[in-house]
Amino acid sequence: MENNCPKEYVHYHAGGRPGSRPILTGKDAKPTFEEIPKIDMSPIFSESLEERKKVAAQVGKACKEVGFFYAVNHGVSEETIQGAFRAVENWFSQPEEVKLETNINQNKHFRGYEPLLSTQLDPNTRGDLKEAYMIGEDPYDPESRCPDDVKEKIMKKHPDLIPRNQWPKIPTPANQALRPAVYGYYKEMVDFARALLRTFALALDMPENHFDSIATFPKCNMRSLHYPSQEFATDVGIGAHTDYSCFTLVCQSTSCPSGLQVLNANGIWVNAPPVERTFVCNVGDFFQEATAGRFLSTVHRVVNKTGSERYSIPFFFAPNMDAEMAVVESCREPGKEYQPLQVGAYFKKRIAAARSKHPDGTTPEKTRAEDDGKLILETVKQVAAVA
Ligand SMILES: O=C(O)CCC(=O)C(=O)O
Ligand SMILES: [Fe+2]
Repeated sequence: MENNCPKEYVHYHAGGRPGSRPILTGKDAKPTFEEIPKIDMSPIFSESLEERKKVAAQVGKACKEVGFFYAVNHGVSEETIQGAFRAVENWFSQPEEVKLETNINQNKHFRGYEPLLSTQLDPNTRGDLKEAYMIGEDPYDPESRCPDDVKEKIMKKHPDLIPRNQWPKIPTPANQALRPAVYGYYKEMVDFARALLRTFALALDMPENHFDSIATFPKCNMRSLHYPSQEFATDVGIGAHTDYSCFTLVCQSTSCPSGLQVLNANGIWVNAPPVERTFVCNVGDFFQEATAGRFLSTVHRVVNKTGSERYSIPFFFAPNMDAEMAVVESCREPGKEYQPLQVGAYFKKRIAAARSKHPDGTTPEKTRAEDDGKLILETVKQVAAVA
């Protein structure tokens, strides 16, 4: 009798938990994607609702079938993007002790510098071969453009939840160039992401402004990343994972020919190389939950065996910290009950599960996290830094 058991599996972390997928080939292979679709986004800025709906239909199809697409003609200025990459590359080239002024472990909300190998998504590796610098929404930074009423509300109601960025203060030229360049890019990304949120609403057959009220001061994390070329066969830039935010927009520097890979249903890694003047957009776990699984949060990883240094800037978007988001009506099954998602509580739980080292300096043996009512125990260095 023929043995149909697949021999090989791909291992990953999805939704904060370890998982695996069999590699299916030949007659066992299922229909699945083999490339990442490219979508011309320029119609999202069109005056015509019909045009906006057409592009939303393409976005909806990609989110349902792949969970990833390239956003072409996104409208974010090339000059701003190149300025951000230049500043980030110069900043990473500084000595470690200069970068460690903003050590991520001294910040409650994990903003700042994360050294090489300090996270480990794949336990079979020596750690993720990348270093990172993270910023996000900070109502005290004027560049963050926090509306006055929101600022007053969050300062009164949630003072302990207010995230603060860590900007370098040592007056090196690279330190001084970082903030204006990175914030210039961040601001344009917030605007594009808000426009995209309206496209997602249309893609889900909801009114275009459906999500507007929960994105007045969205929770955004932007992580500048540097991946040296891998030295060992077992190295990985960032191990296989899903993102936990609503959606991610990744800008990849074209200086490195490849790196990002997306896992299809047959356990095959599909390349998502840099394509000039595009972002790679992917659905995160939060959006997958909010759409009751209609939109897919797809596993991906970064492998850099090119011999070149790789740089990328993922921008992770989520609704306001104090928002509550009901499961989108058009995605619900009749008669089934759905709990609304509390943005603040959701992220607190995911960040707690994902971080091995707490800002108070302790490194617990195990990190415990409540997930969907089940207590999961995860070995500390296993799950990491994915926003
Ligand atoms: O560097 C990239 O292209 C993607 C990084 C990524 O997947 C992440 O930071 O979650
Ligand atoms: Fe990711």
